Amino acid sequence: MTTAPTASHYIDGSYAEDAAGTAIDIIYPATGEIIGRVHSATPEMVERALASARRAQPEWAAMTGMERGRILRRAADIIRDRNRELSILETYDTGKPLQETLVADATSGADALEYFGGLAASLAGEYIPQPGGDFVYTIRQALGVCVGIGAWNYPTQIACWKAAPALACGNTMVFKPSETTPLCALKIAEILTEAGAPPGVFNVVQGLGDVGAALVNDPRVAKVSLTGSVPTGRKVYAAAAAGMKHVTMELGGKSPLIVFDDATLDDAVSGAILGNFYSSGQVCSNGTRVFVQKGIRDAFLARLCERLSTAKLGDPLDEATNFGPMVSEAQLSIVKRYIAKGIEEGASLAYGGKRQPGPGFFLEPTVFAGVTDEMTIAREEIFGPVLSLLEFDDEEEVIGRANATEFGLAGGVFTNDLTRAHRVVARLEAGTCYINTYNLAPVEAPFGGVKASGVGRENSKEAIAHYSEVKTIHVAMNGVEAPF
Ligand SMILES: NC(=O)c1ccc[n+]([C@@H]2O[C@H](COP(=O)([O-])OP(=O)(O)OC[C@H]3O[C@@H](n4cnc5c(N)ncnc54)[C@H](O)[C@@H]3O)[C@@H](O)[C@H]2O)c1
Repeated sequence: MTTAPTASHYIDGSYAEDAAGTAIDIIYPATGEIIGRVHSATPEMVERALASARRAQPEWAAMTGMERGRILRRAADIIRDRNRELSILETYDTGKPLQETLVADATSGADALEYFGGLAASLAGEYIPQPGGDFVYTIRQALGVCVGIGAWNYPTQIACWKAAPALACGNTMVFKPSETTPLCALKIAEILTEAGAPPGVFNVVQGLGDVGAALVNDPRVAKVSLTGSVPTGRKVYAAAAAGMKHVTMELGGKSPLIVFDDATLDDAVSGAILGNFYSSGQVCSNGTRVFVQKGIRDAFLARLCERLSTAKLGDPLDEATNFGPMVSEAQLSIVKRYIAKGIEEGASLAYGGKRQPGPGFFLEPTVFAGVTDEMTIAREEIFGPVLSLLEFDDEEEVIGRANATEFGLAGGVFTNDLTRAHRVVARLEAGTCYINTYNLAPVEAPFGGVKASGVGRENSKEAIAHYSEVKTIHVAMNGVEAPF
């Protein structure tokens, strides 16, 4: 299989290249080898992409929801048919194990296209009766050209989670993948064309933050949806505000996972593993502050370390591997600095912590015990396989500590006390909460953060409100009276 893309960008229904743009090497995280190269979009490429999206939008919006939906659902079918090929590409792009990408990436993208494709035909307004037979009706209209900007941890999923609701509502999109993972979104663009999307409906341009900023600042753009870090979110939100644009901000987190001493131990350990080490810890909603009640703390830590010792690090293309490398040398260095900081500030390294010798950006799953709330590793998003174990005594105390953060993406609780579970999640300041499970994100359920973790929701019917606008129409049936 060849991983090098046909060309850097996808504009107006076909691949486009402009070698004048700065070269960006595509590096396979498992070996550190350069497996391809794209060029950052020049201003001409950005202009072509935006002009194409602008041109295509009225006709795309004028199609019925049934017609648009059929194209999206066809794209979902193509993705499912090519799941293995797309999963291998996702593995080359991100380094995530094939065992994982086969079930969590292209499949999740297909789910989004299928779900929003199904909803497209039923996006309707309301009829509101008024006195004397007058009435008001509302229609739901597309916003226009939307910009999607992605992070590197889920390049296929992020492209689809943004494209599917945007396109279902009659918008067109220019999508900029992360410069670290430029491959997968191009395939989604290609597949949408194959499924029947007219040229310009979904365009992809490559580049760093400057290309993202050029898209966000363009007056033709009505909406910006970003998946990225909080600092980038602040910049993009501010730029969008200057143009009074709609935004969806899917940002970072430092989520709490609370384990009470009546929890089923192995379920809680499974939750902590899913919430810290899946995708080598590079998941925004991870529950990286694991608060464990004192009575269960020793047993929890022992069982966690025992199970981590069975993790299989190695070649991500080997389907037996279940723990891959970090996405890049740069991200690995950031995480290593946090590990050093944890040790320096007095946390006790209970498991892992070392880079694997050999090529690639492999870091062992890492557990810190004895972590306190003030430590850097308990306050900042690390975005790597580093779990911080904190102890607590009682419910009231742990809720206060769990909420003492600027982030609010997710939160979880493990307990067999039914009423306590619901009482605790009701008070967690988080957009998504889990009871006796962790890190699920099915397309039918809203996903997004509160506080600094974001604005708006992706997935579910909620996303429709973020990609469309309601127009209100007043109709008089009995003539018009005026004072003079
Ligand atoms: N909440 C979610 O759904 C979610 C999902 C995945 C990742 N994330 C977050 O993403 C972060 C990791 O990803 P990352 O390192 O790629 O994030 P990042 O913020 O560095 O970059 C995100 C994207 O924004 C672009 N960008 C950077 N500066 C910009 C600017 N000024 N204007 C426009 N675009 C700009 C980048 O090129 C990239 O495509 C973590 O914080 C993680 O929590 C959040």
